[in-house]
Amino acid sequence: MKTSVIGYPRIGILRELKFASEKYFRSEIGAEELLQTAKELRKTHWLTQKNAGIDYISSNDFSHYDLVLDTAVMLGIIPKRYQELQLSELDTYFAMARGYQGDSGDVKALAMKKWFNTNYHYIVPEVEDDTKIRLSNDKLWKEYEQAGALGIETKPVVIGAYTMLKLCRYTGVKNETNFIEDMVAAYKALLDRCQKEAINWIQIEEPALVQDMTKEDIEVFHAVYDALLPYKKDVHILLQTYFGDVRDIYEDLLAMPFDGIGLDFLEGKETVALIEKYGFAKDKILFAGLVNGKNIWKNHYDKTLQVLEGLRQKEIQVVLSTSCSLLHVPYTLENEEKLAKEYLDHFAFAKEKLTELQEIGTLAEVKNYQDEEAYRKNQKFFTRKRDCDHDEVKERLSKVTKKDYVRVPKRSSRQQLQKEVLGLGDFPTTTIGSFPQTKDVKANRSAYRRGEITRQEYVDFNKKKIADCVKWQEDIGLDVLVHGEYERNDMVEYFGEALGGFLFTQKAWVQSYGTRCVKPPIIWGDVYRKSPITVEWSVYAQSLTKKPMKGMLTGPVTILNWSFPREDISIKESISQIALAIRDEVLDLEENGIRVIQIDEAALREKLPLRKSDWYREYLDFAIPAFRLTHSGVKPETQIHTHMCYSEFTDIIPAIDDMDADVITFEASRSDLLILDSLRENHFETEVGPGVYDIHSPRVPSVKEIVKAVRIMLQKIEKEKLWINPDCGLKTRGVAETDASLRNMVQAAKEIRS
Ligand SMILES: Nc1nc2c(c(=O)[nH]1)N[C@@H](CNc1ccc(C(=O)N[C@@H](CCC(=O)N[C@@H](CCC(=O)N[C@@H](CCC(=O)O)C(=O)O)C(=O)O)C(=O)O)cc1)CN2
Ligand code: MET
Ligand SMILES: [Zn+2]
Repeated sequence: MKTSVIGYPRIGILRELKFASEKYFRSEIGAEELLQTAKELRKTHWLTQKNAGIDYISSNDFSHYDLVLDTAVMLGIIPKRYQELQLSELDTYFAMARGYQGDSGDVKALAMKKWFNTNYHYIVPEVEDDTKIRLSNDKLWKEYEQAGALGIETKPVVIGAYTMLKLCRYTGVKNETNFIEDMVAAYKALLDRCQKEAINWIQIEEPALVQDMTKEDIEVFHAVYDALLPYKKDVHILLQTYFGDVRDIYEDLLAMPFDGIGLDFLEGKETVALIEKYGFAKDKILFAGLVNGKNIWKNHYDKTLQVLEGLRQKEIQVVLSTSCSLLHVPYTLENEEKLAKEYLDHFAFAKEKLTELQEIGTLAEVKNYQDEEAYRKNQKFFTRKRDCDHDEVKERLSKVTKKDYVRVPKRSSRQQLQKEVLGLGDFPTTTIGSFPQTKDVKANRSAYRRGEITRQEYVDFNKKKIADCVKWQEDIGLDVLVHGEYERNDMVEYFGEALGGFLFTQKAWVQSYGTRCVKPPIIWGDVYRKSPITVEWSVYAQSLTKKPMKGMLTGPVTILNWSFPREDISIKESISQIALAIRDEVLDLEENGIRVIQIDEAALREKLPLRKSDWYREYLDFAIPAFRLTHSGVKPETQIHTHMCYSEFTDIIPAIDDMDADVITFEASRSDLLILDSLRENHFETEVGPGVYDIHSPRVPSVKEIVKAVRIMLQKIEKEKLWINPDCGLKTRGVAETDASLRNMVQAAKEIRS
């Protein structure tokens, strides 16, 4: 059976692309050196796949920042303000991704959004009324040729017209339907060029098909492909979907002249049922996404082979594929020197998944595959007992009652009390938690990790940073202070390292956006708190000031969503276990004199199921109670904050209010004033701090700008309920811009008060 990979990671096993790009941004290397690094990475990635025996290897899955941005640039979707900078092609591209401030001008970056239900972010293309969509560069063919020169025939990948039309932001009066025609013409030109280059297969990715589709959406899809498909000649088109099933358009797809259709059998809950019900097309190849592109557990060959056997009985032509791009998993287990073999045996990262594809593909063609060595070896890992139980957690969870999910007294009676006890006036100012993770902070941690300094030295350094940070905030005049999170590598990995039941890795980086990566910890077993985690830091920070010091925790939903979850128990059960551990930490902070505690649920909105029908039953019905479980035990006067960096929750406002936090801070960038309207309409009770400036950019907001933003907020939010804060943590920012921005923010708050 042939095998296919949708896409491969690109940041580099040792994050070579990240470091080269950041050097380029600091002008420490030139474009040539950066491009050379990129070229070598592509070569390595293709050869790795080739050597693993993969048949359909992607090209053009490489990106210097993001594939949606690449596709936008390919289609000529470059807003005028970036063209006017008159920079090189590469620098125009980076200006769109990161903003530009320099000799040629001053422009903000394009918006960044979550890529479906992942922790990867894409750049939102902006289409202006006079944008001329047309094929505008040849990156796709250059990369195809580079692979060709290495003797590798690849399938170039490109994001499809339908998904692009859905993801673009339209800044004028026109909307997606006004651009269908130009879009089709551009993709025709693309097919034309593929034809000229005698490209055999092209992978057109349409993940937007796995979301709920309206009648109008279906019409847009048809308008695009009914025009495009008759135009194709020899080049084969693989219509690739992922992250769910295509229930709203499956029958249509079968009837359309695609040569291959890629379906996700893992997140696509209904994929198998759709095939059962409607069959598959005799003239098409099914690219069956059965090797998980998102999680890191070994594939259970037996299960996969049974699905393949079912497809074989239906006489469907099958290519075995990953369920989505491998971008979302780390490169390889080979560099994990600290995890015992007993653990590593259970995992497969990107490179190991290539072996899985190859082995399963081979087994699928053997009649008695149960007798094969590869099968038997794999079966062993799924029959032997993993050492992952912690019975006390299970027992404790079984004793949780309804009452444990309810905080008393009700919020409306807590809010006034808290104001008095904490001595807060109107428009309190605060920050989201982290302060700049400067070089010295990372170097200190790195030295400690390498054993070059003692634990005491590590702690002393961080305490000094905390003391400086407290002084800094008092000097700026903020009302509710934070300790700065200097002791944390990442808000999730840090808790993963501290909690029982988690494993963590050394080099298992996954790209989150641009050059930024995370190392998601792995949930191996039942989760429990071994001992207090943050108390020492928070208590120390509080001892330095009379102002309230916010304790800072990550919530259970976010810890789970930004980790690699177990597959042997439900998400609900894992989240509940984590909630109990965080609950203990909350109560310990309170017991030790911390009066304000923030429990971040940055990823709550991100993992909201892609289909509305699943929102409550499969997610909110347990995610929201899990959050309540973390804080229901505190005293009425203890103020609970939460934070979400992605505020597109207009549709689930009652659920957010139901978390029963006292205060929520969130991102409220330019276009999000819509959320303020919905807050009002839904009688949102939680106090709110919609971010008054964007922390993803080094730009310093002026006092005037912030005052203006707050005034707009005041039209929608009662003044007793409004907090003033940036829209997310400051860890990626520099010291100088942080200082200037926060001083302007505090000044703006003063002006608003008077
Ligand atoms: N998990 C998670 N997801 C999230 C966010 C988040 O904060 N966490 N925020 C949103 C945006 N996403 C983000 C993702 C990553 C970063 C980020 O800053 N990542 C850092 C890495 C952070 C980290 O883990 N740092 C480690 C390792 C640092 C490092 O590279 N050390 C060097 C040595 C450095 C030295 O000696 O000076 C090494 O190990 O080789 C640490 O501080 O300990 C980066 O890519 O640069 C920011 C935002 C949404 N998703
Ligand atoms: N407390 C965290 C911080 O300030 C919340 C970040 S949300 C990605 O960094
Ligand atoms: Zn945030």
